[in-house]
Amino acid sequence: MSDVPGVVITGISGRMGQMLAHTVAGSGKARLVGAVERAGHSWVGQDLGVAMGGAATGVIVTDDPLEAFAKAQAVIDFTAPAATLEFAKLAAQARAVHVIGTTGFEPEQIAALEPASRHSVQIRAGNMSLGVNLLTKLVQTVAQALDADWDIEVVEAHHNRKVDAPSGTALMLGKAAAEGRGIALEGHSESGRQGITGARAEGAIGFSSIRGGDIVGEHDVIFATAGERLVLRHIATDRAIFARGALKAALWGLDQKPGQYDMIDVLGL
Ligand SMILES: NC(=O)c1ccc[n+]([C@@H]2O[C@H](COP(=O)([O-])OP(=O)(O)OC[C@H]3O[C@@H](n4cnc5c(N)ncnc54)[C@H](O)[C@@H]3O)[C@@H](O)[C@H]2O)c1
Ligand SMILES: O=C(O)C1=N[C@H](C(=O)O)CCC1
Repeated sequence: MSDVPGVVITGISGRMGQMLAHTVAGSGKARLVGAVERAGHSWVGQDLGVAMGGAATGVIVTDDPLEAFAKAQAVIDFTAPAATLEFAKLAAQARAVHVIGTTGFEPEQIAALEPASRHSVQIRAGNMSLGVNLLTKLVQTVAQALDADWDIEVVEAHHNRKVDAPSGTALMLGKAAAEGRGIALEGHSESGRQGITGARAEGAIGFSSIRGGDIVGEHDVIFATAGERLVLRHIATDRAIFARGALKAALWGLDQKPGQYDMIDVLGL
């Protein structure tokens, strides 16, 4: 019996699911005890290693999340909003740490995650990388220092399979800018401009999304005023940065009380 914590990965066949499987296996800090995919997926019932094109691992991909979660200390979940809402309840039942990387939630879905966090540690962030979480701090500081005549625009670019916009990261950065400026992002954001939009509202935080090819994730926060412009940029070139952050969060969560946390808490920023 190994003394490192057992982790379950949901959405195992996905881009992040597979990256997480490699990250956990190579970490020496946790062991993979379960791998979950949606019912009907061709990987369900197969050995994970074989499904990923390698040697057998002894972990059989399942579509029964509760059975998998019951064997684990932590669940790492990069799937889709509806699935994550279900997994939150099951992680709470299993008293497992729930690391949520999923993005694209509606505000009411975010609110619906809270009851589960009374029984489990829930760590959610639209971006689990160290660089982006540091960037949110910089954005907040810069926004605080500048008056509302500095327009703030967040421009993000991702691969052509991404289904949500603006990205979770862009929303994190926009929220940090709003906090720095002392306003709520809700009611002060502009996105999807097209046609005769009228002039930009002073004090608004704008969002633009680019989708193409295999872009892992790029974010610019532009502060623009008459005569000058300041641009803060993060470029992700490898999904491993998100997986490493998620594993760090899972391990950190083992020592926390039930509740809702983010990567700023995990990283102590
Ligand atoms: N927070 C971060 O750092 C970060 C980083 C990368 C991606 N993401 C987010 O993670 C999510 C997944 O991204 P991806 O690129 O891996 O997507 P993907 O489409 O490659 O993978 C998602 C996987 O989830 C599976 N899934 C969906 N519903 C399920 C269910 N009910 N049960 C089990 N599995 C289910 C799908 O079958 C798929 O394999 C997205 O929301 C993305 O924005 C977040
Ligand atoms: O590939 C994705 O999808 C990503 N999603 C997160 C987001 O929405 O910001 C993080 C970057 C990659």
